Amino acid sequence: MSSAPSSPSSAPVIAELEAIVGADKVRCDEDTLFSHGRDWTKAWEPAPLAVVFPRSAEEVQAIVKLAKRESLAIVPSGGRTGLSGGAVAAQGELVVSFDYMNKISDFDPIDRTVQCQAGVITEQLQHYAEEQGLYYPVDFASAGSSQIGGNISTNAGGIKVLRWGMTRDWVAGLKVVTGNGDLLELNRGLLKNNAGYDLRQLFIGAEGTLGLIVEATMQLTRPPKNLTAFVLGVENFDGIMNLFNRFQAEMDLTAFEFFSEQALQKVVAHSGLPRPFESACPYYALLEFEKLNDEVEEQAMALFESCVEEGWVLDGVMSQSLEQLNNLWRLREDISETISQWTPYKNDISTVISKVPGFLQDVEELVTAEYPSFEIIWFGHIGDGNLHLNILKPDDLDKAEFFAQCSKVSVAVFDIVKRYGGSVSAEHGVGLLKKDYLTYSRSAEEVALMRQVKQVFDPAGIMNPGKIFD
Ligand SMILES: O=C(O)CC[C@@H](O)C(=O)O
Ligand SMILES: [Zn+2]
Repeated sequence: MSSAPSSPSSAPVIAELEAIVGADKVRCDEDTLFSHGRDWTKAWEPAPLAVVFPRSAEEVQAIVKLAKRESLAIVPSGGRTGLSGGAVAAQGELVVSFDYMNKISDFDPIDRTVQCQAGVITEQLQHYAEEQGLYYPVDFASAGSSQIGGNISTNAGGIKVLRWGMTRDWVAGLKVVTGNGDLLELNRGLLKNNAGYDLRQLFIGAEGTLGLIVEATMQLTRPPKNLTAFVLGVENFDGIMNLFNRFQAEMDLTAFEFFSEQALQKVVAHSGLPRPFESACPYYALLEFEKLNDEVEEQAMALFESCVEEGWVLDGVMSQSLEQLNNLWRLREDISETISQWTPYKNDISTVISKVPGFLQDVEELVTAEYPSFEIIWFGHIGDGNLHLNILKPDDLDKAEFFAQCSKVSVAVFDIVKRYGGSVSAEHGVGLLKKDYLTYSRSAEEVALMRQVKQVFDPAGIMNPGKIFD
């Protein structure tokens, strides 16, 4: 463990921070610096100057103004569940944590909107929506720890994007503090607002590089009815895509995910969950839909049978209860946490759905040839064209050497991504992990414009510097 305890020269800044938020809301102890100086990527050693815990937008403004005056870099910190190093503070930065800004207020049943401070936990919002008879649809395995501010800053996706979209689609308004310390109120919950540029959108997915999100107006919707899932065993990637096209043409799916037998074996061993059915298949698809009535169920069964007849599906199971539904989902959702013990090298790549079959084939051929001795775990949101390709570190290989070898192959993977007009980061953001590869997905002109946008909102360059681009 390494940390950068505050030096005598930083003492006046710490004292000023204490004057803003109170002495108990500024921490320089090793444990807090370590826990709040990084996210779920474990590749960087955290070394922040201090961690500050504001309780209001005004306190955040005062912190930013102080940081600007002192040319002190700020790293925003939410639930720290990110996978691209967006919340890593490894260079003596000031970490601004939203742990104490976690209030939900001002629910409006007519607009179906609710105000959330940036530190509201995703699950807290989901439960709040349920209590109002409504639904917050953005969901992922880290919903118990991730915070709304972080979700918005990374435009988090998850397992229901196919039907309900990404976090961006649920942000009706934002309060942000820019790199100048100004508080902006963007869009104010309006459904229609064409009065000029929609600056709100710039802050969504900006990974804290333009300013700090302090509050959001989140849109809620009607809850889905009787969600039901199939897990279907499939021979190969072509089978998965045929299955997807057949179901998607006839039904409104709420999710379409996939994972490999290797992923399943690891989750089953780790969790003790039962396998979905006895036979082992190379891949599995998880399809979810609203079983609104018997007719929908019959339609789903008929589609399943037609896919078996086509030879696309080898075996399958349909959930008959909420408990079964949750257990089937865990087979997919527990993968990331389960494989984290192997220090995986992560890829989060995408292309448009129509190009997925060729894309998959090219990526698979490449990684099978390039990683002959590494274990490859395939899973992801295949219905969104988004694949998570995780390469597991062999126990006897040094971490740095492993990452160096994977980085070399990544360049070839990203060449394929570029050829398919895809993204090097479909949903995890760029952070520190993917910034060297940004140009595989974005043109030089686009990156130049991004830099200019940053300059406008953050002229002193203090907002999460070094993330997305240098
Ligand atoms: O760990 C990963 O590679 C993906 C994590 C997450 O986005 C998921 O879909 O489970
Ligand atoms: Zn994912």
